[in-house]
Amino acid sequence: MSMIAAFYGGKSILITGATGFMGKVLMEKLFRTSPDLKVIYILVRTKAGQTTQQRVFQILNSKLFEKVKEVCPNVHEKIRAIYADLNQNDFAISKEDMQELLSCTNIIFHCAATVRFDDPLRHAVQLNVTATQQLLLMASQMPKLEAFIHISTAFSNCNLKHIDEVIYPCPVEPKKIIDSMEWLDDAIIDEITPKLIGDRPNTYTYTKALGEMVVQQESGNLNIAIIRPSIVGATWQEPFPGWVDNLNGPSGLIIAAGKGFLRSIRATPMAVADLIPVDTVVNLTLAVGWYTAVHRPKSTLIYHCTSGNFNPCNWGKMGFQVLATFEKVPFERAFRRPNADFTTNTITSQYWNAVSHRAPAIIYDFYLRLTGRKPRMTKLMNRLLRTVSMLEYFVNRSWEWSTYNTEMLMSELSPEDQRVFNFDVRQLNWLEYIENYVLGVKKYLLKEDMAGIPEAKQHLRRLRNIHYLFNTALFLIAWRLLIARSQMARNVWFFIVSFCYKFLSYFRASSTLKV
Ligand SMILES: CCCCCCCCCCCCCCCCCCCC(=O)SCCNC(=O)CCNC(=O)[C@H](O)C(C)(C)COP(=O)(O)OP(=O)(O)OC[C@H]1O[C@@H](n2cnc3c(N)ncnc32)[C@H](O)[C@@H]1OP(=O)(O)O
Ligand SMILES: NC(=O)C1=CN([C@@H]2O[C@H](COP(=O)(O)OP(=O)(O)OC[C@H]3O[C@@H](n4cnc5c(N)ncnc54)[C@H](OP(=O)(O)O)[C@@H]3O)[C@@H](O)[C@H]2O)C=CC1
Repeated sequence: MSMIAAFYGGKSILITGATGFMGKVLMEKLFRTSPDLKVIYILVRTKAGQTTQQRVFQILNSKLFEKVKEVCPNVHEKIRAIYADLNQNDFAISKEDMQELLSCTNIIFHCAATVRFDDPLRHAVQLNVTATQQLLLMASQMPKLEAFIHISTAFSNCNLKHIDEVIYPCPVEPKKIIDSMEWLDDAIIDEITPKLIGDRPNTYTYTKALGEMVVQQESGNLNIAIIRPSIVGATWQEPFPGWVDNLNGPSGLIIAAGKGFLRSIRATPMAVADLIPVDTVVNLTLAVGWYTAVHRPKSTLIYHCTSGNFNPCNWGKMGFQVLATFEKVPFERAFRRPNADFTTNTITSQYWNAVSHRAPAIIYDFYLRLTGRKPRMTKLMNRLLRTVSMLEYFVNRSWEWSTYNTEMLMSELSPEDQRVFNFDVRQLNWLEYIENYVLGVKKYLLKEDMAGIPEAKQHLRRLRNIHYLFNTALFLIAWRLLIARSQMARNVWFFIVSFCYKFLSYFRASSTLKV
């Protein structure tokens, strides 16, 4: 029997961000391995016209939770959705709900955040700093709380090459940042943002670092741990391989490449692609929750959940395997044949962006206009290129994260716990994982049926023929224009024609002689 699974039995667990990519997998794992847990409280806001109950119903009835229904048939009774909006200072939680949370919660997993790279600083601070501070205040009023697990990111200190399992101070105290957001107007905030984030690439990584400082400063007597995952990708093993439900990280770019929109990305092929499967992150998170509550370390421990130290992959290998998988399992209705490559400098990157991204989009929009349809490709391509420019920072660098605490934790687990809560990425086969990732993007993000593969391949063959015809026509037009303007070209052309004529005459003559 797993000690970790038994630990969560009978517990009341609060998860923020439970409707997110990681939060869903965390909930699923808890229900599947500890079906005798008492309750999981989740803070849920209304979104896209759905009530909190409708959102929870949709999650529990999704494919991700299929196995949970077998081991925990009464899962609906064990999940308690509480309306909350972390944009509000008191989370807009009702008094009754707050009273229940404060009096009953045993473990907190704080996953909620804004993960957008381009959020205005005010919004990122509200969600990634102020909300964390507010949750810590709530935690300090929970008499039964055994552990508070904060999910940060391995990139919170991406301005450093080597990152230890420590909290690095930011130049400006979080409290001063939080206070200034209350009276500065948006224009001033936008102006000072570059100075505040310094050599970090975006407001996301900066506010995650601030959030860690808040955890350190306002932890009081709380029993806290911080987990820093790197680039979280689709599931590796459980509940099944390849599950993913958002466009973040590599997922969106895999779609863009598979649909033929993305043809090049400025990346360093040998740079470490520090991906970490979401189920691996969740297994480590639950192990950390158990270890923090049972062993009560004297200080806040930080756990790096990364793969580069144990089983490194690189972007060249990932890109190669992604393209190889497209050959076997193409996406449907591709705009062009998938054929992407990494460029390693800005000039070639700008050239390919013009030739392979912007020009085809303009040509296609011209065709749409000619056929009386609304042009859309240029707008989509510009947004994709903006997304790519935001992600390029992470594919042109490598980092080293120390993993002493993660390795220590692994050594503390029994063999049964190492099996049930496996976060040992040394066992990960990257080629298999990446192939399953692409298949998962096709099945769970694009909702494409595997039965459509023959038609998708037929479509790609049509695109290939159109591509050849287009290139041939382009060559003939260019050659015709060249001949009209250049005597040299005409001489070459006549030489080729006369050579072909003589060869054919000789060939015909020799074949009649043989008869
Ligand atoms: C040579 C072979 C190539 C084959 C591909 C190989 C894969 C290479 C992978 C490289 C990926 C590297 C990823 C590194 C990320 C590390 C980050 C650190 C990890 C973390 O701690 S948190 C990670 C989570 N955060 C993110 O991933 C970023 C989240 N996204 C954003 O911040 C915003 O989307 C962004 C990037 C600022 C763009 O904002 P905006 O312009 O407003 O666009 P939208 O978000 O509204 O989306 C517009 C449009 O694009 C689609 N979309 C969204 N995200 C992506 C994406 N990552 N890739 C592609 N497309 C994306 C979205 O659906 C929208 O479409 P609509 O139709 O809805 O308009
Ligand atoms: N994805 C990755 O590659 C990595 C993620 N992380 C960290 O892991 C954690 C989870 O990330 P991930 O699951 O990918 O992120 P998602 O964007 O998928 O989920 C974010 C969660 O936060 C919730 N949330 C956001 N704003 C609010 C709000 N105003 N009120 C209530 N809830 C809100 C979202 O709720 P809603 O559904 O209502 O929007 C959602 O449940 C984050 O802390 C992130 O920094 C760390 C490293 C890598």
